[in-house]
Amino acid sequence: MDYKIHVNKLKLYYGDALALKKISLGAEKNSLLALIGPSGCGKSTFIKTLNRMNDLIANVKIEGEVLLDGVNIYHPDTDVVLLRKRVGMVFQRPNPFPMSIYDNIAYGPRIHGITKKAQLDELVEKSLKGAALWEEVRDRLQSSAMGMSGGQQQRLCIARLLAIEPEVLLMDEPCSALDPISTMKIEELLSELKQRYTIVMVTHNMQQAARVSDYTAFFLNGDLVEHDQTDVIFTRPQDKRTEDYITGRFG
Ligand SMILES: Nc1ncnc2c1ncn2[C@@H]1O[C@H](COP(=O)(O)OP(=O)(O)OP(=O)(O)O)[C@@H](O)[C@H]1O
Repeated sequence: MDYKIHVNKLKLYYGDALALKKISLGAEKNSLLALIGPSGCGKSTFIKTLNRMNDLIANVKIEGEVLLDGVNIYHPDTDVVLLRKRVGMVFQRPNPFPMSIYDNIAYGPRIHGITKKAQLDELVEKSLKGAALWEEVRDRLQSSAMGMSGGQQQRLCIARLLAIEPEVLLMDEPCSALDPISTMKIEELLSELKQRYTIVMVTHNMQQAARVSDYTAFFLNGDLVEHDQTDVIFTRPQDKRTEDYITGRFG
């Protein structure tokens, strides 16, 4: 299989508590992998290991490997800033910067040294189109992002990520703060984006996992119970615990 990300025997401790128990899991290139499981099973912890967001937490110890294109991101020589450019993240709640729509998108490219207006204009348009937001905001690029709806703000955050030309998109419950229509728009967007990016997404919504993902991984108590094509997980899971979870018998 052509894995963009390959996690190999990954363990993560918060102090003495083992939160991820030797997880091995791959994310195929240009596909969407959904992470499901009950609250506290380690989904957020896992997704954050994929661009080393846990490095920011004291007392975290990590063993094992996370290979991005075959190279371990936990190698001491890793440039973490570059890693987070290649593997970007969208959070549960949209978190636009308190500045204009335009400046939200141009922020990352400017940091990475792009200053020419024509080049920035082009990137802003391309990113907003990529996040299916261009038509809604093209006439008010200089307005504050804080005046947008929650769903628009979340697509803005996705556009902001696309502007720095990542390879992998990590999404931690990107629709949990959104209404059903905004959720539908994000799901449509994800279906498009996964043609070009590798996406790993945490979701509590099993219908959502079934609708948009190609692969699903079921976590329980820090363990990976089962990982397979989404239709297999939802129609003929191999493990009784997966079946119990997806049929709502626990969790
Ligand atoms: N910063 C932290 N320090 C100590 N323990 C933590 C920390 N973050 C998470 N944990 C613990 O690690 C375990 C996994 O938590 P995590 O947030 O990854 O689960 P989750 O599956 O994403 O849950 P939810 O669906 O509720 O967001 C939990 O027992 C949690 O209490």
